[in-house]
Formats: sequence, structure tokens, C-alpha cells
Amino acid sequence: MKVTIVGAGNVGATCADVISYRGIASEVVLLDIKEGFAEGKAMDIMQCATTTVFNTKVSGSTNDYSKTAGSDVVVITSGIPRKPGMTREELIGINAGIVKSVADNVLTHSPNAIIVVVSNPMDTMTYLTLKATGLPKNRVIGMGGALDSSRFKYFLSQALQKPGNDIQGMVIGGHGDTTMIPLTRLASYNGSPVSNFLSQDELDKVAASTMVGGATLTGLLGTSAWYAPGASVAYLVDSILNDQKRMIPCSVLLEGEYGQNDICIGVPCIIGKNGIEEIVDVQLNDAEKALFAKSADAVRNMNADLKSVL
Ligand SMILES: NC(=O)C1=CN([C@@H]2O[C@H](COP(=O)(O)OP(=O)(O)OC[C@H]3O[C@@H](n4cnc5c(N)ncnc54)[C@H](O)[C@@H]3O)[C@@H](O)[C@H]2O)C=CC1
Ligand SMILES: O=C([O-])CC(=O)C(=O)O
Repeated sequence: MKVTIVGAGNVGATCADVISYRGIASEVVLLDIKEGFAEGKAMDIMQCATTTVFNTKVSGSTNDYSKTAGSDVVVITSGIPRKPGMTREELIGINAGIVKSVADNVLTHSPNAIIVVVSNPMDTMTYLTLKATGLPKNRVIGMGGALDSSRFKYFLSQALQKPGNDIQGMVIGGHGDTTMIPLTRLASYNGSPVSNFLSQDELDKVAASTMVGGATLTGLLGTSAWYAPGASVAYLVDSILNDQKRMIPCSVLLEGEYGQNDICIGVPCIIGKNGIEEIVDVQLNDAEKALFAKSADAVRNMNADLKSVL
């Protein structure tokens, strides 16, 4: 199975690294516009093969899309990341043009690929990719919910003082500092609601930390995060390539589900070899439905800015 990652920067290269050492794909192509950069990242990763022990073939390409031909999955991480104090939404001006041209280029050489969109503002970039390519909705997947959910589980594990692997939880809604919806009511510690162990005040703090999780790291690092984002993309790619049918919150075109139409936004999806195979209705309560509608309004407002590129 072949995976192309466009953008060999922090997130793209981390994703290639995780896919390789976990043996998720047999071949990974990294592509970047910076001369020699993707080749360098690929060589560095390949020089781990005998120490972390993997057989994945990783190669790099400077903007030569013929090397990406026949990819099963294409991940788009090309574009600029935010700096401290910025929102993801402020990246739209530069990233929209990049994402659109990249999506066109990859499809020329891999017409059957499933596209995973990572570049921010991710929900709007997913919508752009879907509209610009005309691909069926199952083949355009926005990655944000997998990452936000892993941060949610991290903050829950810190509050509970319990291992993260014993915690279940999901974040839906937009992948933005104010649009994410950590579903605290449905989160559990091995099946027991987390509200059995944490006060409402503690749960509110967990939700707030989750929502600004990306901004907090951007403040600490000077650019946005990459280890958890890269690993989250690899987790999603694994479910596609190995037909795992995991339930992962992803940004996907809604056609009536969750009361929304003509918008890509995070909802729980079954992810398998066909990409988005099902949208799962987790039965939100009225308060959660209201938050989801508000989040969708914000994402829809952002999508209106795509007029110049679509
Ligand atoms: N959806 C999510 O959960 C997350 C999204 N992101 C987003 O992912 C994007 C990438 O972040 P980083 O890897 O940290 O940035 P980075 O700056 O480290 O890497 C981006 C790479 O894209 C390349 N690039 C730019 N234009 C290109 C083009 N036309 N074709 C090919 N390559 C091109 C650049 O040369 C650079 O190497 C950002 O927009 C960031 O906001 C980051 C983390 C999580
Ligand atoms: O915070 C950012 O800008 C990058 C991102 O989407 C994340 O790490 O969640």
C-alpha cells in the first residue's frame, strides 16, 4: 500500500516516521516544494530502518508528482502553520491556494486515492478539497477530531490520575479554539462515566484545556505541534489502509446528519478501506446539539471566504 504525504514539514515528516516504524504502509512518498527537503527527510527516516526495524520504503520528491502515482492515500499537510497569538482561521489566505493546487496535482497521478486533509483551517480546507475535486464524500477526510480526542483523553488522564489507555472520549465539531466540542458527558473511565470521578468544575477545566490544546502548544513551541498531529494522521491512515473500521471523529461532508448540510465538520465516522464508511449518530442532548449548531455556524462563516478560490 502506498501513501503520499504532501508537505514534508513538521507534521508530514512525523506522520511518515510513524507510518514507517509501525509498518502501516509498504511505501511512503514525501513531497515538498522546498528543493531537496523531502528527499532529506526521507533519507533521515530511512536511516532508522535498521534501528527501529521496519521495511517501509520512504522516498522524497521536490514537487515531482509523478513519484506519487498510484497512491492509495494522500495526506495534505502543505501550507503554513500558525504562530503564537494567531488562530488557525488566519491561515486561510495562504493555505487555500496551496491546498487546492495540491489536491489537483495528486489526483492527476492517483485518481483513486483517498485524501486526508490536515492543513488549517482544516474543516474549511476539507470543504475546499471536496468542492474543488468533485470527489465523493467518502474519499475526502479532514483530520482534526482524532488529535483533539487524543488531547481530551490526555487531559482526562491527568485529571483522573489514570492511564490514558483506560479512558474513552471524543471531540466533535470544528477544529478551532472556540468550535471544538469535547463530549464530557459521554467520556468514560473503562465504561464508567468520568463524571463519577470528576466534579463539573474539573470537567469544565479539562474541556477548556482541550479546546485550546493546539494554541497552548503553539505558545510553548513558537509554531504549532507535530508529534501528536503526525501520530493522529498515521492512526487514521492505518484504519483506512488496514480496513480497521475504527470510529474516529473526522471532518466530513454532512447531508442532513447532525442537522447540517453543505458543510465539512467533525463527527464520529467509521473509517475503513473506502474512507468514510458511515457517520455515527451518538445521540447528542439538547445542550450538545446547540453547541454543534453554533460550531457549524462558525465553520460555515469561514467557508464563505473560499469564494475567491472556488
Ligand atoms: N488538522 C490538524 O489537526 C493539524 C493541522 N496542522 C496544520 O498542518 C499544516 C502543516 O503544519 P507543519 O507541518 O507544522 O508546517 P511546516 O511549515 O513544518 O510544514 C509545511 C510544509 O509544507 C510545504 N509546502 C508549502 N507549500 C507547498 C506546496 N505548494 N506543495 C508542497 N509543499 C508545500 C512547506 O515547504 C513546508 O515544508 C499547517 O497548516 C498546520 O496548521 C498542524 C497540526 C495539526
Ligand atoms: O494548533 C494548530 O494551529 C495546529 C493544530 O491544528 C493543532 O495542533 O491542533
